[in-house]
Amino acid sequence: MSDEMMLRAEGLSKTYYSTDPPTQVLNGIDLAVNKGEFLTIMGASGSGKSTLLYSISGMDRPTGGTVSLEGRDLTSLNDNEMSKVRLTSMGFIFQQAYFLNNLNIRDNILLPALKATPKDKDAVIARIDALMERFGIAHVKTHGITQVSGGQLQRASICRALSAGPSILFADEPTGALNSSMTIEVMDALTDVHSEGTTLVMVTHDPACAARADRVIYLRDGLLVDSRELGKWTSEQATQREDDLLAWLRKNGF
Ligand SMILES: Nc1ncnc2c1ncn2[C@@H]1O[C@H](COP(=O)(O)OP(=O)(O)OP(=O)(O)O)[C@@H](O)[C@H]1O
Repeated sequence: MSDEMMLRAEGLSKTYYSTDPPTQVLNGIDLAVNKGEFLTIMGASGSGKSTLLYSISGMDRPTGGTVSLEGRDLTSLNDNEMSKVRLTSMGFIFQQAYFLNNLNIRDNILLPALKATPKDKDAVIARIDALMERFGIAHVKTHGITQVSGGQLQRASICRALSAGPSILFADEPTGALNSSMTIEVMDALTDVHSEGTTLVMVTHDPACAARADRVIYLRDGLLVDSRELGKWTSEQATQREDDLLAWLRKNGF
């Protein structure tokens, strides 16, 4: 991880005006994520974790404050410009894969990458095949999305998220729908991605997943109330890290 800034949010607020009365969810959040950092966002249900993730990744617009990615102000971009940044510089992983039923696993991964760099078809295909090999799903590339396990599907989501060579990955509860062995499978893949230098911001409820991060921040009622550095991940210290993190979470009333 370098000291160079990847993402910075200043005075970030978000109010949903679709409700009566309006729902104020983020109340002025300052956050900086370094290049190569793995940051996890935790907090009780409804504390604003997903809203924060969506607001810093341009999936949703904050109602106040600014967000910049590699020094570029995202909050001043129009919808087309923001879509382009999302497609070329950001990768997303959700609890559900959101793959198309009528395409096989490989074509589902290829689709957004070809959209991002349409002139580079051969290179894109070679990159996707290498990613599928790396994450152990090359043998299921022609399978339909209902013909693979949940862990394989999430590893395919990781391939899709990495397919356009993003600067930063955002993950919202990527293991939320998986059993414990698939959770380890997917967290091993994400830890691998991070160890190669990719910046990663992840929302999770699971302390074992959060313990893999360099840093955990804790939200309460839309405010960033605490932050804990965990340092470089080593699997040998996994239990100790998780215990320490659990003690910290309890202190925060998790
Ligand atoms: N589109 C929306 N319109 C109105 N209110 C919303 C909207 N999206 C989220 N909220 C409200 O904002 C608050 C925070 O939601 P958010 O999903 O960010 O929390 P969270 O911490 O990610 O919760 P969880 O852990 O349950 O996923 C909740 O009270 C939620 O009801």
